[in-house]
Amino acid sequence: MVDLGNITYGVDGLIPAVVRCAPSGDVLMLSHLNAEAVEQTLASGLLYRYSRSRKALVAPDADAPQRVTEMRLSCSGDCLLVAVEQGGASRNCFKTVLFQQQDAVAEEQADILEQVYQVVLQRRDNPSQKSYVASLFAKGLDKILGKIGEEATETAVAGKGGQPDEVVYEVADLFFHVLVLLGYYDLPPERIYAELRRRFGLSGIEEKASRKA
Ligand SMILES: N=c1c2ncn([C@@H]3O[C@H](COP(=O)(O)OP(=O)(O)OP(=O)(O)O)[C@@H](O)[C@H]3O)c2ncn1[C@@H]1O[C@H](COP(=O)(O)O)[C@@H](O)[C@H]1O
Repeated sequence: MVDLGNITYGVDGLIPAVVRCAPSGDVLMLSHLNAEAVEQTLASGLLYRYSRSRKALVAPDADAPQRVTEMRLSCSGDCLLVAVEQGGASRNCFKTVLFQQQDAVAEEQADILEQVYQVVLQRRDNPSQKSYVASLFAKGLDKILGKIGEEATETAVAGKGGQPDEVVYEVADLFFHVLVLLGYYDLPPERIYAELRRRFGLSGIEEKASRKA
């Protein structure tokens, strides 16, 4: 779950933990754990935390322990993400929810890239005279790359222009042509999402420095 050696505790000896309900994904609370709480949690599979007001370790509630199904450490090592299931009588019934699960909304918004990508593949594999995408594939890779360069330049010009709507329009053009390039190489958007997730929390300056080492 978590490599203890990679945890960076704050000056107060604590690490913040975002606690989510495993079944629903809802964010339940922001907890803090000290080293003992982390160790007890990993050893027992039940969530131990540290109370900053009481300045003491808080053991799981015997009647309603929170069973940890997943515990992840941010790339920077200074934040935990903990997924829990409610045990005991009030199983899966939490009293407080900080944030309702927003993933469904996020997925719906992100999904348009996947949807356009699927149309791109369809046009690539079933070309028609009426299809702009098919016309790009017919002209070949250099044409697709040229459009990306063109749209990137237009995005930069829009960025300079001070008109947010123009930026949106040009970035949409750029994203679309990038999707055509991804289609050329059979690379679904998920491959890009995965790479961004891999980099998430990794400082760009640190990452660059590590390349030289
Ligand atoms: N999202 C887009 C999209 N965004 C921009 N464009 C087109 O990209 C082109 C870029 O604009 P330009 O002014 O640079 O075009 P242009 O000067 O005609 O281009 P070139 O002559 O330089 O190649 C325009 O023709 C836009 O209509 C798009 N074309 C298609 N899509 C999506 O792709 C799907 C399939 O499209 P078709 O293949 O045309 O059916 C559509 O349903 C949409 O979802």
